[in-house]
Amino acid sequence: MDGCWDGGGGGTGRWSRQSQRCGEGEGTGRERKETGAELTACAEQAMEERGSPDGDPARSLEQGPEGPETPIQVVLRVRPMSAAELRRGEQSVLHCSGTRTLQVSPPGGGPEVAFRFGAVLDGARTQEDVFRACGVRRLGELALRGFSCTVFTFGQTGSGKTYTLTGPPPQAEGVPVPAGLAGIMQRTFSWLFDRVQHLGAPVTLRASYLEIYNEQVRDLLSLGSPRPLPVRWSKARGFYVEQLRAVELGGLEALTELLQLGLSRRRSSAHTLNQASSRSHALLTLYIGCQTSQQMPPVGPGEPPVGGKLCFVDLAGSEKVAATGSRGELMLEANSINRSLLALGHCISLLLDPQRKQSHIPFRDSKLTKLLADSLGGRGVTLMVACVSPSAQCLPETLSTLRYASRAQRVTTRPQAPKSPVAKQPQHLETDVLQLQEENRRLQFQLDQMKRKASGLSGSQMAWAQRNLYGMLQEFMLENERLRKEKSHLQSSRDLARNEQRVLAQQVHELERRLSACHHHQPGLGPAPPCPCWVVPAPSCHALPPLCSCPCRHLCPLCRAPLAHWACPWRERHLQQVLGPEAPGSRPLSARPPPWAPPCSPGSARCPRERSHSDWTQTRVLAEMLTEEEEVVPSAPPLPTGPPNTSPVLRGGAGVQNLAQRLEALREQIGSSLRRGRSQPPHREGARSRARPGLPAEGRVDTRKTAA
Ligand SMILES: Nc1ncnc2c1ncn2[C@@H]1O[C@H](COP(=O)(O)OP(=O)(O)OP(=O)(O)O)[C@@H](O)[C@H]1O
Repeated sequence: MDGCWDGGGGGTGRWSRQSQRCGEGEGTGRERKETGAELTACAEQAMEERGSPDGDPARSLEQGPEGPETPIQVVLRVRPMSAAELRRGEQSVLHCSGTRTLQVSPPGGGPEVAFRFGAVLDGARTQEDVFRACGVRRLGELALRGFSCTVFTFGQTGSGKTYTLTGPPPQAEGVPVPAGLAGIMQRTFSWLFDRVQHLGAPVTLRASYLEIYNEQVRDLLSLGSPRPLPVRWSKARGFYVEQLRAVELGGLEALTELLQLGLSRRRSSAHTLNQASSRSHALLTLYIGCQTSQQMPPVGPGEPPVGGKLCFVDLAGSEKVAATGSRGELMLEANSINRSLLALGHCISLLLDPQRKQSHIPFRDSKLTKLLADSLGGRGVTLMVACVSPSAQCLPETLSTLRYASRAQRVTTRPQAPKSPVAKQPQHLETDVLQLQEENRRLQFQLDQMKRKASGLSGSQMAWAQRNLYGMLQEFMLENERLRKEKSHLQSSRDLARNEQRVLAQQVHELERRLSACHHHQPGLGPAPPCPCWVVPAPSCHALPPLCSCPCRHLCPLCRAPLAHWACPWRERHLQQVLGPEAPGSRPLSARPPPWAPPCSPGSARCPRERSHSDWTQTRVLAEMLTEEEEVVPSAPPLPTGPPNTSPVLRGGAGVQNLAQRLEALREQIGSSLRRGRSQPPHREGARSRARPGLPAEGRVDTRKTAA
């Protein structure tokens, strides 16, 4: 069954089963015998129909700041059978049917396959035919108007790429290629210089020539021996080769010499399929500048040069190492070539997918794709010349090239000429806006894709997504906020409790003072023991150790300082009342040593039992409660363990509660004391005079305090 692969001129490629007649209404090449001149005319006409440069060069490309989408133009060239192939008796399996269709007839009578391209040129076409059919003059015109144009050849090793671009290899060094065999490049140079002469405006031409050999960029025009150059990227220039030499051209001769120099320096080797096989990809670029004052404002540092570009790329041929018999260095070169061509093919495939085109094209995968990025997916105008061998032995590689070329002609670019920064400032802004809109559209598209992906997540994937970092961060923020509130709540509770505690302590203090005064006046209780400030040196009077834990602690009648517990005659009674039945009241407190006294030695007769920890603790209880402030430790707030509405418990809460109880007890004492006190006249003087005889002779009295 026959079929036709229609890459389409800007449309999508499709497989058609029309067989024999592929769109042009023409018969196959076998049915019609056309002369070379007719074919050439047809090819040119076909190119013109597709927006050929030989018609109106800028007809479709200068419609706006961002030109319309333009497909890569593809021309197919079938070289004639080589002498070696004819010697081996190999069959030709390719036939041109019409000017745009190639018919592939597999050996052994398999189904025929047809491919359509912008132009198809068989082995009988001359170099001039090819030049004209490719419409390179149109590209030249566009380059003169500031567009960036690229011509590149592609195909299997030995398929005629270098021949198509530069003609056959020179017979000897310095011997130029005969004019009739000159390739597209020499013909374009001639045409361009001729065109420039007739322009009537000064035009500057510069040229650079580089090769990518084993993934290294080398300057073929370098003054010394070529060394690897870095490929950089900038927003203004895209990918470019740093320190690449661009030679200013005085005339056609200089350019021809420069081409010969580069060709002679380019790496090539012999293998089974080609005696002069190029081992590198070569890029010769012509920079065209029109130097009228309006068109060519001075270029500032970092700005891309204003002007057109015409770039010729001779790709190294893809090769099957088994077929070429490459070993050692040749094999390494072949691997590097194949890798970079694979990267190029991958980019082309992705560029075909409108969705992928908006996202990421891996141009950075190789030096070749970096340097062709603008030609393939950017703003350049691009022509691809696919070269094939007609031999049946090369059929697999030929089919691969044909498919590659079919895909390539569906890739589109948006050609745009660089604008003069002076003359076109408003348009420059307009371009910026358009670029931003484009970026916005691309980002929106990516966002939509992400949303689509997210909506397609399975349950477990969704659960994972919920547990991801973002979710955790949100949880932490909520937890943090909750803890902050809880901390502030705890702090205010603590402050309230402290205030309450302070007020209660003051009340206790006052009540104790009043209670103590009442006891002084009660008959039957006997005189109060002497104030220690009477019996100890004055400085010790106010340096008394912890206060009596008895809540009825009384004051020194002289200095009004609180008396220590041993001096309190009612301690035991009140201690029981306040501390409970377990209070140490087994022996009179007055008989006990003061709490700050050194502990008596164990076993001593005067020490009935060792002072226990609880003695110390209970003796100090009230004093501590009155003097110390309970503190809320500001640690990280633990999660509340109680019921949800339980208010947080302060460490000081129990203390306050005790204090309140004791205060209540004190109030009761005060009440009863007052009731009893009302019936008893005060004996203050007597108490004092009774105390004085107990004073030791050498006892000193703090006269200041007495006076007070
Ligand atoms: N159209 C043609 N007419 C006559 N000879 C040709 C034609 N095309 C190619 N040749 C010859 O075929 C041989 C291989 O061509 P060429 O070196 O151009 O192939 P290539 O594709 O560049 O190979 P490689 O990728 O290995 O460099 C050369 O000797 C060349 O002169």
